[in-house]
Order: sequence, then C-alpha cells, then structure tokens
Amino acid sequence: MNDLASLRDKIDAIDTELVRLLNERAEVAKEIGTIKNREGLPIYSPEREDKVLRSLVQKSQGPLRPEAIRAIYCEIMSASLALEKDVAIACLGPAGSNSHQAAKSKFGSSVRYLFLSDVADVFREVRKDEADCGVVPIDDPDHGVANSTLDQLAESDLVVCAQIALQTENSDSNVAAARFFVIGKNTNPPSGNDCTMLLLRIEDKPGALVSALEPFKTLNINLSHFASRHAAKGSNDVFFFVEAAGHTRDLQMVDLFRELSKRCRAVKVLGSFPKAASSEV
Ligand SMILES: C=C(O[C@@H]1C=C(C(=O)O)C=C[C@H]1O)C(=O)O
Repeated sequence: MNDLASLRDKIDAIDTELVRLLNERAEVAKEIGTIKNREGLPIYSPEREDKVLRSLVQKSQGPLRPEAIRAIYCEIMSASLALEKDVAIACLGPAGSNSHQAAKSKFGSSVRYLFLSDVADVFREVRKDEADCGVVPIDDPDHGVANSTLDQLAESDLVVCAQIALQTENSDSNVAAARFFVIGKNTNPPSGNDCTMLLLRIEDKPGALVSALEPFKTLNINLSHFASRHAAKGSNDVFFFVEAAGHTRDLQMVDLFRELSKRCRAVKVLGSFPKAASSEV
C-alpha cells in the first residue's frame, strides 16, 4: 500500500473513534439536558462553555491552533445544545448579517436563528421566551457604540450573559473586531474569568463622574469599556455604562456596590459574563 493510502486508513480509523466519542459525549449532554429541563435550569451555560474551551486550549499540544480548537468545539457544543432543547437565538437579520455571523460564531449551526429588524425586537423575543437568547451589537469599529442596545439594556430586565468578538473588514480593509452581547434571562455563575457590565446613573454636574469612578481605583478594579447616554428626557441625569473586571459575586464587588450606591443616583447590574478570549479582542 502506498503512503497516501495507508495514511488515509489511519485517518479513517481515527474518525471512526472520534465519531464514537462524539456520540458518547452527546449522550452525556442529553442526560445533562434532562436534569436541566426537570429542574428548570438554563440550557445554555456560557460560563461552563468558557471553562471547557479555556481548559482545552490550554491542554492542547498542537499542531491545531487555539482558534481551530475553539471553532471545532463551538460546533460540538452547538450540537449538544440542540439535543438538550430546540434552542432559538434571536439576532438582527437578514441571514448572513454581521449579527447572524457573530451569533453563529458562538452558537454554531445546530441551533435555530430568528431574524429581527431591530434591537428592541430582539429584546422582546427573548423576554417573551420566543428565543432562548438574543445577540445584539454593542460596538463596532465603523459605527462605534450601538446606542439602541445601551437604551434597551437600561430599560430591560434581561441581562448580558456572554460577549462575542467578530473580526470584520472595515472600510479601509483593516481587520478589526466588532463586539456583540448575548442577552438572556439568567445570571451566570462565575467562570473564574469574568467581567461585569454596570449602569451608573449620575447627576450631570462637575465632579459626579470622578467621584463615581473613584471606588474602582481604590479597590483596584480595572475598567475596560465605557459609554454614556443621557437618561430620560427632562431628567438631569446621565447614564454611564462601564465594564469592570470580575464577577458580581466577587468579594470586592460587595465593597464596590456599597461605595457606588453612595455616589450614584442608581446602580444597575447589567450582567457578569466571561471575558472575551485573548485571541478575540
Ligand atoms: C452539556 C451542557 O450544556 C451545554 C453544552 C455544553 C457542552 O457541550 O459542553 C456546555 C454548556 C452548555 O451550554 C452543560 O451545561 O454542561
């Protein structure tokens, strides 16, 4: 037998074993799904997926690149999600839009996608349980921050449960990352690698913002993103959206919230979720 044929025989044997193992893994995921459905637990667990991916990337000795491991596992997890439940993800349409691509890079090709025409509709479908989660833009290199998403987050009781970075070519053909949030009804347990999106409502007066940000410095909590919006018409308040390192259940967050509540008109937690992988942003 020539080299090519014998190497292909080797691949055939490995594939047979891989498919057997994948089905074995899928059986376990189905059992997990039965427990979740029985106990009313969320089917999608972003913190678990993040832990699985980080651990596999760390253990892998190559030659597969980390991005390849992530892409393969995105589809494996997509297939297990679909076995656990008929999972639907709402995003901005049409099929093939940036939002759809971002959603597929997180949820893979085994789940169902619902295409909506604006961000408010995505939030509505998730609130009505027509979709398990929604994917909405948060910022992109060409258009900046998505104010419609900030406005919905300010009003809604839905939370940010994951983020997605999508590499896009911008108008100058530079590759840059557009960021999307996954929104849902459930707060995530810690993954050990989280950040937290907060909404601070602050009076529009000199020094108010500096005072609100001081506790982040004192408690040594890093801020990675920052955006502002005027609060409702007729009010003299400003909304500041900040993304801080850590999870709301971290001890130092308790201190942070105590300090923030003294310095802000209102503080709302928009969600704790796994940080983007370093290869993503
Ligand atoms: C199997 C589970 O359900 C989903 C599928 C996962 C997987 O295939 O590894 C991980 C997290 C969940 O989104 C689980 O929660 O462990």
